Amino acid sequence: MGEPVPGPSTALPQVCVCYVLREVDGRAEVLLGRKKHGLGRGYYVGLGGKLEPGESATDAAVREVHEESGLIVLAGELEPRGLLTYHFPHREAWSQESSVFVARSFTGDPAPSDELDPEWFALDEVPLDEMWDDAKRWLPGVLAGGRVRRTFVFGADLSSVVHEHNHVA
Ligand SMILES: CNc1ncnc2c1ncn2[C@@H]1O[C@H](COP(=O)(O)OP(=O)(O)OP(=O)(O)O)[C@@H](O)[C@H]1O
Repeated sequence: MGEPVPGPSTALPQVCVCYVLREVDGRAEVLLGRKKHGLGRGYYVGLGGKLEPGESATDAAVREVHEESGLIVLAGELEPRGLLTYHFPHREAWSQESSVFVARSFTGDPAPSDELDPEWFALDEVPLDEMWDDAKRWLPGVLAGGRVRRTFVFGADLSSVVHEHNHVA
């Protein structure tokens, strides 16, 4: 039996993720944390979450970075890096679309929150094997300065990518 195919142009719930970067001794690091609750619990993730009604992805990223780490980033300084579509045909409630941002400037020191305990990782030490399965396929490129527009379809195990496709810009 084939994988169920996602329906046409469904309006998916919108979420955001923001990779905060810093430089230490000329070496770039990214702020990640192991998610404590909810979707993706146990995986390392960037800071982010659901958009509130009427909220832009940029404003949501600013808010989520603050809620999850205490850091302050400015909307005008966030770099939009693309959009990821996640389909879970076996658990439609998990399907969502994530706007991706990078922040290279911030104020404050990261502090633990209810959502995660933030930790800095050198870009060549990002724990890709402890992240959602899609991350290894696009995150290194985004952290190296790239953009992404890709769809990932997850299988019946709700954790493995079974299809992916790029979108024409
Ligand atoms: C399926 N493959 C995936 N790969 C990489 N990252 C994924 C992801 N699926 C979701 N994400 C991230 O997870 C956050 C939303 O999580 P989500 O739990 O819905 O949001 P939020 O934390 O606001 O909600 P709760 O407070 O837990 O209800 C958001 O940053 C989003 O980019």
